Amino acid sequence: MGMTMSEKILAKASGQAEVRAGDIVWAKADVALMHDLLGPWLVDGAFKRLGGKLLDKEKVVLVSDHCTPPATVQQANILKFTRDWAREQDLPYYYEFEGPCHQVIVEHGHVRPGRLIVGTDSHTCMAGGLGAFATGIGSTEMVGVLLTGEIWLKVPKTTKVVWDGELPHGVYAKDLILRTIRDIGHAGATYEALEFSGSAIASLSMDERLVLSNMAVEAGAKTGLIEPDEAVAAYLRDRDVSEMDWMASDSDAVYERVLYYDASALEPQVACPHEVDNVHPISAVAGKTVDQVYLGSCTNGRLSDLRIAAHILKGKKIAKGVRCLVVPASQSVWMQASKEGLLDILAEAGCIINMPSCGACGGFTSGVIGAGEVVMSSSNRNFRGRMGSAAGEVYLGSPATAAATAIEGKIADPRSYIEKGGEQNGDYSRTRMEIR
Ligand SMILES: CC(C)[C@H](C(=O)O)[C@@H](O)C(=O)O
Ligand code: SF4
Repeated sequence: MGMTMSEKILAKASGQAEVRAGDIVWAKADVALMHDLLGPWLVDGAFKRLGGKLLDKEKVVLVSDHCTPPATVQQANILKFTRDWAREQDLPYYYEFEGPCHQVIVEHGHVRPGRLIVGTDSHTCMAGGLGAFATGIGSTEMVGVLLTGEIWLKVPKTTKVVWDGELPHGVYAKDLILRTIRDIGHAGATYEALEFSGSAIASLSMDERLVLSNMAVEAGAKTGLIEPDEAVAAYLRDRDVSEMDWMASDSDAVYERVLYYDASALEPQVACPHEVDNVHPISAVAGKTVDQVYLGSCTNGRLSDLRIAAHILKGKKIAKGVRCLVVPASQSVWMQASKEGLLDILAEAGCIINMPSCGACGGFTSGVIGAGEVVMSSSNRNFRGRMGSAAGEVYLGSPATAAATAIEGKIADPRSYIEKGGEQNGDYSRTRMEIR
């Protein structure tokens, strides 16, 4: 009987030839990720009481992203504490003001196929887009990982999600994952691994694969993985990483269930307040007036997202009365977007470009919403109060849907905008997209 990717990675991490779903294992983490809000600030007390000695600082990655730039004195204090801790522990990998931690660790080559990555943030699962087993853990659990390098985990069952066929024009990974979560439900995959496969998945760019794994936790999943391929190897080679442990599920691996979808039949999807599984096709929600559009986050603030938005907004103006916040997912995304002229296009359309941060996404710093305000967001969560007031409403959609919504001031179907844009090769949705 074969093993799934998750089983193989956890077998390796726990030094065993074979593990099965349901087994409890003690596994060695390859990366221990923390951020400012749920990192040293919370961890330090217990860490020091238990000896305060990092087992292996090379495995610790610390990112200040949630309190950046600080909007309150308390956030500034957390940020200072985090920076001081990085210095005190002599951490080789401390990043601040670079963007949300999940994007930063991918860009800096910490995420590799076959690795076990644990982090004090629920979207740590994003790293599974490169074939790692990555999962969010509590800050208390992190104390154990820092001191011993190990963590106990129950090997999850796996639900395989197969998307075959070609995504239609104007339909993206975000639409695909929202549709999947609608079916599975926001707690329907609790403590499972989601394994995404099929021809539609294989044709996705790295930027888009990360959207799927990022949102696995929105179905309750422990992790979300995609089998690594040449696209992953090329992405890592660009970051001078050659060491990779390829793990793929065996053909006779045992799955809890397998869901099959036809990508070619998909239309843009929108998650309505206040749950990520409250998903409807764009046709059912188009026309809803919005106050703010948020294009950013570790889910959908990457280069391909900004390219799509710039393509749609080029030469146009956002609707009067709408704020459109654009937040590149990292400093390097910002720089590349700037080189390509994307930020100028977006600013000329009336967008406000914020620095890479979690600030607006989680209602932490700049970009919070007031009572009665409605947002179209490219991020991953629309819980009540997520972006500020509990009396506000957050809708989730793709970056293209966000950009079209900014133009109309109402939730809008992006497909007509992309067609009107004068496409050259019929494919603005994938890696080949060029906007200039
Ligand atoms: C702050 C933290 C609790 C949180 C998470 O763990 O996901 C945040 O990053 C989010 O996206 O809601
Ligand atoms: S989901 Fe938002 S708040 Fe959470 S890590 Fe990503 S960007 Fe930050």
